[in-house]
Amino acid sequence: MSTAVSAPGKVFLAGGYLVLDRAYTALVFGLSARIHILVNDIETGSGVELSEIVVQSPQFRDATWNYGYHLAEDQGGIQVTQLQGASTAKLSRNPFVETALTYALTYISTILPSPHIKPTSITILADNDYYSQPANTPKNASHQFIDFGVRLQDAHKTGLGSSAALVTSFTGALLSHYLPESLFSLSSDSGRSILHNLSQASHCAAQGKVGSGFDVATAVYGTCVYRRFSPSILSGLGDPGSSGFATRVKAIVEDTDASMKWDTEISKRGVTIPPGMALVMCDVDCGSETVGMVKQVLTWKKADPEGSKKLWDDLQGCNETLAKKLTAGAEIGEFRRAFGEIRGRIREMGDRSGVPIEPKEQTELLDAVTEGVEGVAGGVVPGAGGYDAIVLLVKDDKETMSAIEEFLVKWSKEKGSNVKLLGTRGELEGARKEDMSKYESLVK
Ligand SMILES: Nc1ncnc2c1ncn2[C@@H]1O[C@H](COP(=O)(O)OP(=O)(O)OP(=O)(O)O)[C@@H](O)[C@H]1O
Ligand SMILES: C[C@@](O)(CCOP(=O)(O)O)CC(=O)O
Repeated sequence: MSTAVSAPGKVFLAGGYLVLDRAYTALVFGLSARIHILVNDIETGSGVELSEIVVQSPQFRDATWNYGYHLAEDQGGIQVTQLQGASTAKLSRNPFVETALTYALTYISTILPSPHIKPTSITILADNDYYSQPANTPKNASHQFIDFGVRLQDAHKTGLGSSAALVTSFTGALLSHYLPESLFSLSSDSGRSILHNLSQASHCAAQGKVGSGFDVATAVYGTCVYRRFSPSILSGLGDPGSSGFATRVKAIVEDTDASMKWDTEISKRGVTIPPGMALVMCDVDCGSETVGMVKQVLTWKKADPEGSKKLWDDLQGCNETLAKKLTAGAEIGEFRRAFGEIRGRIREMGDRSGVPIEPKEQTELLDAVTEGVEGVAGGVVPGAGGYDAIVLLVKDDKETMSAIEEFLVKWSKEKGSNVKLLGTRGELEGARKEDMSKYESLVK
């Protein structure tokens, strides 16, 4: 038996920082760049009992992780131990895979008796756009999953939220593989809610902090207006293996604890990509320290509660205006104005907090591409901002795309920078089951 599930990466169009506070919402978009997970049963000879799950990420070197698993006593859930496997290389850990595996098997074990957790082999395939491609990649390499030829930790990420897409698709694939469709289906509301709650729990555990969760929500639901959950929901889970861990995971995932109800709000109808338009991203290939930026913005917010509230309320209003224009449709000029209003306030937040959210270089680039290319309806520096990327709303036609590419080549030459249009596009759909046959030529 085999199962394939994919989940999208994200681009955070509006509401960065504000989303940390439940008083505000964010406009988050799913991307065509997905992470795909394939799960295959491992056939064992009769009488052979194997409790092993092998995970590999074949686009990278030294990227096979072998795990043994067993049921811990006292409702402690499934505990996972990394094994040496066939390779003699030093064990490299993958905390996101290990945690997602532990949490998903723990939840599954509360539904299926553990002897039914059969050994499997799991393959991770990431769309090429998650990483800056090696310089020697032929321009016309149309292969969806290229071999990056380096170890994961040496690959240069483009910031599309690989860990959230990975944890979500991995969790969705395990649930779909091990549970009967009557108990878990990715296409039902209850299935998506189970996937969301479980993936948020394991992603936070792997990250070692409870973030806003916008990236996992986007991986599950795709493009939406997002209001975060109260962090306290995930604060009492405890460690895998600890007494009662499985019972607590089940209650969180199925949302049965009346004193700890999930309060995430997802509105799929509140935002969209207008017909005839596309959301595209440019990789600026520089990199910013997001964690430090978030800390500093929050320090400013605390030091100036009144001023920051006024600015955030204004910004929320501008973000809502943009969402309305996206759903109702608008002229290019109206979009340009809406983006302009947002960007002005973002720069003000940057000035007041001393954080380069929309740095001077990005202001110049965004202004120049909006003024210089007719089909560009505006753009922003996504998420936490900084130097990594920009996102643009553009007319979805060949002339506009070629004009943007030409513009970026000229810009990069003039500025001595390296700004490139990524192949990925905004997309509406979230996690989904895939047809296994489309990977057949790729998996041995
Ligand atoms: N293709 C992959 N194969 C295996 N593990 C992966 C893969 N992609 C991501 N991961 C896991 O996710 C981790 C990267 O997560 P991290 O949070 O640092 O980045 P990210 O989610 O891509 O960040 P950003 O939000 O900036 O895009 C890797 O160290 C690895 O554990
Ligand atoms: C600044 C923040 O609101 C968004 C960070 O977005 P990104 O990881 O830069 O896409 C922080 C968060 O929500 O985790």
